Amino acid sequence: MGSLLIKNATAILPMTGPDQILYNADLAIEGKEIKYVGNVPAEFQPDTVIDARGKVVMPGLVNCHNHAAMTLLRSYADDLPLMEWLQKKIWPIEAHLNSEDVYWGSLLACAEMVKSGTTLFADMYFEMGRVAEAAQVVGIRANLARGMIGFGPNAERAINESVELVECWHCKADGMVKVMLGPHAPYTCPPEYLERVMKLADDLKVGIHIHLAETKAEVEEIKEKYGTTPVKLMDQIGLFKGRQVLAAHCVHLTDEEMEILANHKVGIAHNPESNMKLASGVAPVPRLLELGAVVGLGTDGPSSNNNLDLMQEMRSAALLHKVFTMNPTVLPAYTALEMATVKGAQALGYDNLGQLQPGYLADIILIDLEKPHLYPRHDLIANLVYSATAADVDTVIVNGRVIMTERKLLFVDEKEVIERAEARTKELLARAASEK
Ligand SMILES: CSC[C@H]1O[C@@H](n2cnc3c(O)ncnc32)[C@H](O)[C@@H]1O
Ligand SMILES: [Zn+2]
Repeated sequence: MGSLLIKNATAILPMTGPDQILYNADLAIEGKEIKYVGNVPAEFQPDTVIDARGKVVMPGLVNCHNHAAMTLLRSYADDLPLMEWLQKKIWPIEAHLNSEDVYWGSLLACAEMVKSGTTLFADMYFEMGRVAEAAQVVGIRANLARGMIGFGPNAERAINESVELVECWHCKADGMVKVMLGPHAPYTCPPEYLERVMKLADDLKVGIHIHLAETKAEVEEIKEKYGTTPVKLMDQIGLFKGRQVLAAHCVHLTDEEMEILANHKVGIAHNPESNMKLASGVAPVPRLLELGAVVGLGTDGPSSNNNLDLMQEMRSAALLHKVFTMNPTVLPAYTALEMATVKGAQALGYDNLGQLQPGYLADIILIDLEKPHLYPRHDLIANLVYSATAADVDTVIVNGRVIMTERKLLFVDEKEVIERAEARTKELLARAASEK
């Protein structure tokens, strides 16, 4: 394992507190971990040196909820509510997806994510071994769950494939891939199925990734079927007890439910842009944060967002909650950055990621500040959240390895990925038309 010195950074933002910014500082990496932050002793002899003059060095961004291969379905179905979008458009075409489609769609997603500063993503989809391969090729860290629908012909298959995914990939690829179980949602997974999934998660010692309380329609359906709300139903069956749970959306919550999620330290993936686009609602994030809940940021899939850009998602989160509460002090810029880094890492169960500290995993991005829209610099944090864009991400390091430099992906041919993903999309549509 090599060593790397990032020197002369205009600023280092360790994400250990809003006032903790180091100016004209250095950072050293040895192997996959951060060794020094701020001052690096003269005896440290790096294999590689990166000059970060004019750049800010900060933790890589964490995308807490995605369906990466849905890049192939970007702009395929828009401007619909969730259930109509899923039932009439998405599920019918997903029935024709094959493993090659998922591989190239995921490669395209990984390229897009790295180019916008993401170093770790949580994904729930099908053919997840192929998603792991794509992540490994690009060099991005991944937290993967095989999506499980708990009724119909594929319910058993989803369980078997989840076990296989854990056996093949959990903590593999130099620790860069982790696996969770992925029961899709309370409205697609009845309690008896969820109880099997919980037992399996405990036997395999992995966490659970689920969609939860996304729409009013979901809450009404669950109330009608089970006489209680989705979060309370999950609490009653013991989902949150003694295991890592990542719950995507959590839009429609009562005060009591917010306390349940906060007290159990459930990782909440807030997806403001998907929630806006599908008109699902506005998650009560400011109140959840007041209660101490662990809230990270996600894009959701590229077919409901329609991009995988966490720089935009940070800005959207900060702006949405200000206008929704009619209070500009709500969700300040630093809080949005925390959700995209350290809180996101915690939501996925990492306690050594998302901050720049000695001993932490070296997932780091360099943002080029020498741009007209990033001057003047009254407030670096405000500039990063309100003014910076994906195109300002210059260098990306994951697990101590540089995977993008000067915006060039080092381990994948971007043009080939675009061409192959486009070809898979055309084939998918043709296959769907002929199999009708
Ligand atoms: C069973 S694999 C995952 C499954 O989830 C679908 N999906 C994509 N976005 C959403 C969303 O916002 N809510 C619920 N389900 C969603 C995806 O198309 C796959 O079928
Ligand atoms: Zn989703």
